[in-house]
Amino acid sequence: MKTVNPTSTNAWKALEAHYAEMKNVHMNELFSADADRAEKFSLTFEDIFVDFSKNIIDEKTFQLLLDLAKETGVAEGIKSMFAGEHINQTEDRAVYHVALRNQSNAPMSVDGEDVMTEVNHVKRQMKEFTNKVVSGEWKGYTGKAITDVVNIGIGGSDLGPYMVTEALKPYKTNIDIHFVSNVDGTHISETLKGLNPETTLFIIASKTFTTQETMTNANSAREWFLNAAKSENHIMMHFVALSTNEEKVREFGIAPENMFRFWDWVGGRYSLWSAIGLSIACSIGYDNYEELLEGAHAMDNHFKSAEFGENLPIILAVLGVWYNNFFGAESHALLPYDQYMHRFAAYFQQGDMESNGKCVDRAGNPVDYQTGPIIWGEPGTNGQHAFYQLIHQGTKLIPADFIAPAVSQNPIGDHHPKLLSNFFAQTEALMTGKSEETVVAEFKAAGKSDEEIEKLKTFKVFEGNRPTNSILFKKLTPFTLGAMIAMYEHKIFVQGVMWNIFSFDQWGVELGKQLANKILPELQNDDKVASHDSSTNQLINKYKEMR
Ligand SMILES: O=P(O)(O)OC[C@H]1O[C@@H](O)[C@H](O)[C@@H](O)[C@@H]1O
Repeated sequence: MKTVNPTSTNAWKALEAHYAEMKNVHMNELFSADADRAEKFSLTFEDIFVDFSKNIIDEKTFQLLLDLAKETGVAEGIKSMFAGEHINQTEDRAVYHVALRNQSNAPMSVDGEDVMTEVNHVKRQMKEFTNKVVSGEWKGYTGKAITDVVNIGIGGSDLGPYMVTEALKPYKTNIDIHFVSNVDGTHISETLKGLNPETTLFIIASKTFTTQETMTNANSAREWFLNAAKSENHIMMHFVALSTNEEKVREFGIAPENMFRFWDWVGGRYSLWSAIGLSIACSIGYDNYEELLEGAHAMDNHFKSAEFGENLPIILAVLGVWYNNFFGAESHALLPYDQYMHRFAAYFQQGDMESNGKCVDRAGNPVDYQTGPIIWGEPGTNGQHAFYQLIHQGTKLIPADFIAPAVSQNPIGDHHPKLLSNFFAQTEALMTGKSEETVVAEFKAAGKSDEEIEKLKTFKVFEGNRPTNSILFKKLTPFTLGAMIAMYEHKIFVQGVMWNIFSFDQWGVELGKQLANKILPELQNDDKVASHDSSTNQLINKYKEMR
């Protein structure tokens, strides 16, 4: 992939000049000036409708942003990814999660070798296993069917499956699914309470099979199981592994036939499409898991082929760049108006921040512009009663994606119209705001005195002009969810290309791990430590005193 400093492009320079024109423009003016604006800045993909008209852009902005994507090599980047090139250069790996959901089965190769045979082999293995577990054919050591599956993993080996199984609960099979990620003993202890070793199956999900948290939890699960089952021969009925590391899986005592493989070209945070999705398949059934892949595949095809101006991931990406690099926005909120999507923002915190939280460009030089934003969010309407104050009236610009289904999976009473009325009202309020004149008129109508009005009016003014994307979809089906996840994945990729950074490594997580490995033995005795800085020494010694 070519290395282009985005700030050196013509489009960037033009955008800087254009920003000076746009920074004081109010979206209200843009809407008044163009009756077709909403339609012009909206797109439909399958059952997903995206309205991005409530952004501080005009046609020129949009064009310049797309030009920036072109000049920074987004088209070449997309080609390189789909061609299986080693675009994860610092780890010398391809980035090929798109092959995992290549439902068309057209050949896809890495290093000259078609990967589809292996991909399909593992998928068949997953299907067979899932069907056996769900149907009750897979038996535990006392001959009973499995009722509970516990996925033990962290980061990419947890967040995706957890988010998806929560989002797709209406499709749940008879299997109850649990997730253990934190090395805090509370997580596994609380999860195992109430589970029966005879009917519980553990999925140990770890790309490397060396991750401290996962291996610690896996060993505790093994101990808990053996405490009841007594014989190690029973492990094979209750433990399976999802990994790229066959040797470590064997060392742990999991039989090769109980291992579901994936490959180094699957990034951890892009791995729910691989064997890491086994917990999803057990939770929603294999056919629904395939539907999830179908949705992602459809989005891949759209991403590969749609013109930049009609390409959802590219549009979301360039809008993000506009606020991040020109307006100085530091964060981006994901606000699903769907309780089932309550882990969506948490999932994309890893997806986005681990991918684009980088300060060195692809040539190895420090960047002198902003890269990945802080991603955060909670489901609506809870967020409204918590942090929306700051979005409406704070000093920070927070672009936000509002995401909601038109059809609820739980259509009781008027809950859903109420939920969606909030979605529509919030995006409207964030854009239009409330002028001083309106505030004064409202006060007058309520009979307030001039003195009172003078005292209070500024507090009640809303500037508005807060940008939002509205993502409205028909229903939260596996297909639609798959498409939306892929849409955001590709958005992140496009932004990484535009910022000229490597989005598929994560060296920033290593230092803390290294130091923790050094500190752990120091915690295993009562000696005072003096080998760190004075604050760290003090904390460790305090801990030893307090424990
Ligand atoms: O699947 P593994 O190898 O246990 O790794 C889990 C996680 O480990 C973290 O250290 C990485 O930052 C994540 O990207 C990764 O998903």
